[in-house]
Amino acid sequence: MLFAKERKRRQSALITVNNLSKTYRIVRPREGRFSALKSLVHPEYIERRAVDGIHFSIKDGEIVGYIGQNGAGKSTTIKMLSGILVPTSGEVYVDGLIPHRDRKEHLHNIGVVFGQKTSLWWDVPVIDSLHILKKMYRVEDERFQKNLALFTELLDLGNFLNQPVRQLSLGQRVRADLAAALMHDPKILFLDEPTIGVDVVAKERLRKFILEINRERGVSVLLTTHDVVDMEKLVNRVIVIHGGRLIYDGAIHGLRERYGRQRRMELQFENEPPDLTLPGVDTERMEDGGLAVMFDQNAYTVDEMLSHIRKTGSTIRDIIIQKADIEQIVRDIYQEGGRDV
Ligand SMILES: Nc1ncnc2c1ncn2[C@@H]1O[C@H](COP(=O)(O)OP(=O)(O)OP(=O)(O)O)[C@@H](O)[C@H]1O
Repeated sequence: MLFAKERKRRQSALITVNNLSKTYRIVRPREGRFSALKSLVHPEYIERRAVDGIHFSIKDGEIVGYIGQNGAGKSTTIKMLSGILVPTSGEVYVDGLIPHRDRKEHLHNIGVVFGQKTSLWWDVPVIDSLHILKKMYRVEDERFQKNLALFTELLDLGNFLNQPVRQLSLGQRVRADLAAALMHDPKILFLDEPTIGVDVVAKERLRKFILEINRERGVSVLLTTHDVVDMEKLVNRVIVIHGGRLIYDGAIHGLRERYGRQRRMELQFENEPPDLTLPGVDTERMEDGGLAVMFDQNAYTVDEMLSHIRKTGSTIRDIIIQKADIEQIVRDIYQEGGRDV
């Protein structure tokens, strides 16, 4: 009875993360002569908190972007969610299971792709790797053939199914990895930088595939990426992590509202563009002779900015006002480490 209740609590969302932390113990680097030898003989340890008390939950069928700059703690989180790493403290449940403890059952629920590292056998033709996985996951023949046909078509694997992984281009390798990760029909896909280093055409194919798998099969996706186009095209919701702490969890458009306060106004003048010196305002002469004015919308309204410009005696001929795009916003968050959170 208690167990059923507990299981229900854990399954209230597909993924539940409560106050999750991971601290690595690393050897303290030393300086000076024979430092490497000293560290080897008498290692001194320091602790590095890679993930620091994060909370979030993910519902069935969601595609969520998990973003943060290098070293923010994204891969460490994914590794805890996939059961590769044991958390230092806190709770993590994926479909009611504790990933590192219920590993066997959990592995049937998830597919994992690390963009920078293949999980396929290096010297073995792709198709043989897929057959090995079929055996490991006990995928029935019919299911396997159906999936193979579908993934071969959607990911265009036909040309290189018989080639060993070491001979594949990066884009081909990631496509093969995606097929491998989905062969056993997992409910959840963890993608760690799946499009990194992949050319534009291959990226587009990967994105289409991820969307299709989500829509047609209801696979939930947690995706880490530095690619702004991935974010705009794939996810509605983003979780931002900085220094191991969660600094934003919400809709992409909310990210724009909270952080995207920067406005860029591009102006053309009848006469010479004015010299504008206002606190917190940047200006830039454009190649076409116009003036770009950048300001925080909380500091100046567009109206106020225009009246400042008119006071200089210049006559405005044309004007374009731009909002910050996601790329700018992410850059700002990374630079400032988040605010108001
Ligand atoms: N095995 C490890 N041992 C010690 N420290 C580690 C280990 N793995 C990661 N770290 C440290 O933990 C912090 C978080 O690393 P993590 O790889 O999770 O970041 P990330 O957000 O995935 O970064 P990236 O975008 O560069 O992949 C970093 O300071 C990193 O140096």
